[in-house]
Amino acid sequence: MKRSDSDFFIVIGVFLVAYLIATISDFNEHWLSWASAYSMIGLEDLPIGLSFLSFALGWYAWRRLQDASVSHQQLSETIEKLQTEVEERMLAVEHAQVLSETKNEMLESEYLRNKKLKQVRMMGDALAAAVTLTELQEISVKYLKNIIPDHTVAVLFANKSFKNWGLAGAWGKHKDKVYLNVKLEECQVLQQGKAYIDSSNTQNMLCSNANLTTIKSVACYPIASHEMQYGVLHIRSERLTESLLSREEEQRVIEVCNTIGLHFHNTQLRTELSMASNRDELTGLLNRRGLGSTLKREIQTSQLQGYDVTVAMVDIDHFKQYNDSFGHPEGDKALKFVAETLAKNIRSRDVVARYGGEEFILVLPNTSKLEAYKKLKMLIAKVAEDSESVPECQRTITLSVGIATCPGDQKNEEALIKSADLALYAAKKRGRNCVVAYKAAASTVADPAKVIRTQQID
Ligand SMILES: Nc1nc2c(ncn2[C@@H]2O[C@H](COP(=O)(O)OP(=O)(O)OP(=O)(O)O)[C@@H](O)[C@H]2O)c(=O)[nH]1
Repeated sequence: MKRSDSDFFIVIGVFLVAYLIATISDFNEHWLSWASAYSMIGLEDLPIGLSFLSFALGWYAWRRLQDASVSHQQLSETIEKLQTEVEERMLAVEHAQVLSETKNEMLESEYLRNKKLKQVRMMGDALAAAVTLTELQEISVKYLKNIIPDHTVAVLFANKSFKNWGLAGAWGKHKDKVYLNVKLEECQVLQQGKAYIDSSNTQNMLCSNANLTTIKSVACYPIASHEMQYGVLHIRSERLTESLLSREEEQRVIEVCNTIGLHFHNTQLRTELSMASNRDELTGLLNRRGLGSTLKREIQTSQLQGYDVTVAMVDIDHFKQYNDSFGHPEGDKALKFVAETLAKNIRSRDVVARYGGEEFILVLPNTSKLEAYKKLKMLIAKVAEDSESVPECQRTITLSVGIATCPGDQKNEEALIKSADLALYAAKKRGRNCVVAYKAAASTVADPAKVIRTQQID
């Protein structure tokens, strides 16, 4: 209803109420008596005038009151509106804050995620460049530390025989409580070749790394490839938690472990291949190819350290006759016997190689010519003596040996071997079963054996 309409009804209502009151209270009578009283003093119109005035004043007051109530209402509405607006704005600010915090959190987690992905890529490159299994272990530990920095983690790798998995690195709050070794029989990951995640029952586990009273949750992942278990990644927590890693983190860890496993597999294959190509099949000793790099390295080291390295060329005497008499298989057995006897009776840093046929080479670092001479005489005697009693040998086996020393006789590996060969030739000429040392002058004369013979050390 419009305001003018309500005013109209209010006026009519007031009039009716006034009329009713006037009727009930005999107002007419009073009015007539007031009118006659005032007419006596010449103011007969005053009551009616006053009535109109009071009515007008009443009307005016009523209107003001109404106006005031309307303004009050409008003011309340405006205040309410403003309050709503303020509340809405505050909500908007709060929302914006939450959004900005979420955005910051997202940016931070995105930054960390990218950082970890970068580490994964860098680890892949470093692993690809590694040559040995030891290098692979070191690289894996270094990068895994950056990829899983927020937990207690231990990385264990297999030893050569794949019987023990030893600790290669550990980090995090409880790293000191990690056991150094894990055996196949106590590790479900190694046995089954798949991840093991436990957040409740670790105290009943076989693994000594997990059944500590303080450990409540573990997550272990295999580092494997082609069914070979190269290592275990062990993550632990003192908290009982559904999952130590988020789904994304776990996926990343599994991929990283697979990558490390693959590199271990490739490197192991490479090592085996290179070992095979450097080894003599019959005796298991280094072959001529394997000897080349070893001798070169030993000569370089001896030059740096300033000591002698002596090379001995060893040849079985009358081996053709041995083969002819007892057959090639028996000849093989005798070759193996000589190889084993030589290998067993030298120092760990000495090297013995099969140079070809019935010829062997010994590399003796930090050994003078005289020391080598004595050593080789002892070896000849040992082979001869043992060959008389072992079933692998059909008769006494004697050896002839030529020795040459670096840097006294020669300074590079080829020349050194050639000199030892010349000395061996002299030993054969001398009647076999003996050691002859090379003398520099021998290589320049027609019959070096004659010169060398005069230089033999007896
Ligand atoms: N059973 C066997 N014999 C081999 C092997 N490699 C080389 N031989 C033999 O070794 C013999 C070497 O003979 P020679 O070079 O004539 O020398 P030798 O008979 O030992 O005579 P000297 O060296 O002068 O004492 C040959 O009969 C080869 O067949 C091998 O792997 N197994």
